Amino acid sequence: MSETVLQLKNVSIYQGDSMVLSDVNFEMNKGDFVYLIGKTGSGKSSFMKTLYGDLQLTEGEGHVVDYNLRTMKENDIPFLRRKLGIVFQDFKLLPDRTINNNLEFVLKATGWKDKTKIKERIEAVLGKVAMKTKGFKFPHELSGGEQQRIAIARALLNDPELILADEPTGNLDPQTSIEVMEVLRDINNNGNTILMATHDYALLLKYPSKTLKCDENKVFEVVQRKS
Ligand SMILES: Nc1ncnc2c1ncn2[C@@H]1O[C@H](COP(=O)(O)OP(=O)(O)OP(=O)(O)O)[C@@H](O)[C@H]1O
Repeated sequence: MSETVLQLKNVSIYQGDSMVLSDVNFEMNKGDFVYLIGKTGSGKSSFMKTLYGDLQLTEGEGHVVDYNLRTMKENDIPFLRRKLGIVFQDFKLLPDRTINNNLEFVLKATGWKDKTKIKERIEAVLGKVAMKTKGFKFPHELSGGEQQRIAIARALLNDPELILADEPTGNLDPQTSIEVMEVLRDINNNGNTILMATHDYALLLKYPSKTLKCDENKVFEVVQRKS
C-alpha cells in the first residue's frame, strides 16, 4: 500500500497579511518525485517553507511525515526537520570546515555519538553522491556542482522521509545541473521521496515527472505534453 508522506487539504499560505497561495490540495506518497514550478514570486519558496516549518500554517490542514503543521509547536520543528532533507540553491555548507566536518557537525547535532558509526555514515552518503574522495576538502575548494552534491549528501544523513529541494540547480550551469539532477534521480530510484522547486524547464523536459505549478495564487498539476 502506498504510504503518504505529505498531505495538504484546503491550505492557504500567507506572507504577513498577503495571501500567496490558496485552496492548495496535494498529496505525495513514498517514492514520488514531484516538481514544483512557477514564475518568480509565484510562491514556490513559501510553499516549501510551509512544509519545513519556516512559515506557520494558519489555514487548512497539513501533514508532513508524522507532523501536523497546524498543531505542531515551535519545539517540534527541529524534530520535523530531522525527518526531512532540505537542499537549497546556495548549498549552505559551513565554510570554515571540511566536508567531513560539515557532515559530522550535522550528525552530532542530531544525536550521533559513536565515532565509527559517524565515519561509516559519512562515507555512505558521500558514496551516494559519488564524492567519496572529497571529504578532506573545504567547500571553497569544490565546484558549485560538487558543493551541491555534498549538500544532497548532507540531506541524506538521517535517512529523510522526504527531501525538499528548493531550486537546487539555480546556481549551476546547464551541464552541471544535469549532473546534479542525475544524482537526485538516482536517489529517487533508490526509494527517496523528492519535491523539487525549479525554474529549469530543460530539466523537466529531460526528466519528466509529476509537475505542480504555482500560478495566480493557486497550485495545480500540469500535464506535460509529449512532443
Ligand atoms: N519574508 C517575506 N515577507 C513578506 N513577503 C514575502 C516574503 N518572502 C516572500 N514574500 C512574497 O511572497 C510572494 C511569494 O514569494 P516566494 O519567494 O514564495 O516565490 P517564489 O515562487 O519562490 O519566487 P522565486 O522563484 O523568485 O524564488 C512574493 O510576492 C514575495 O514578494
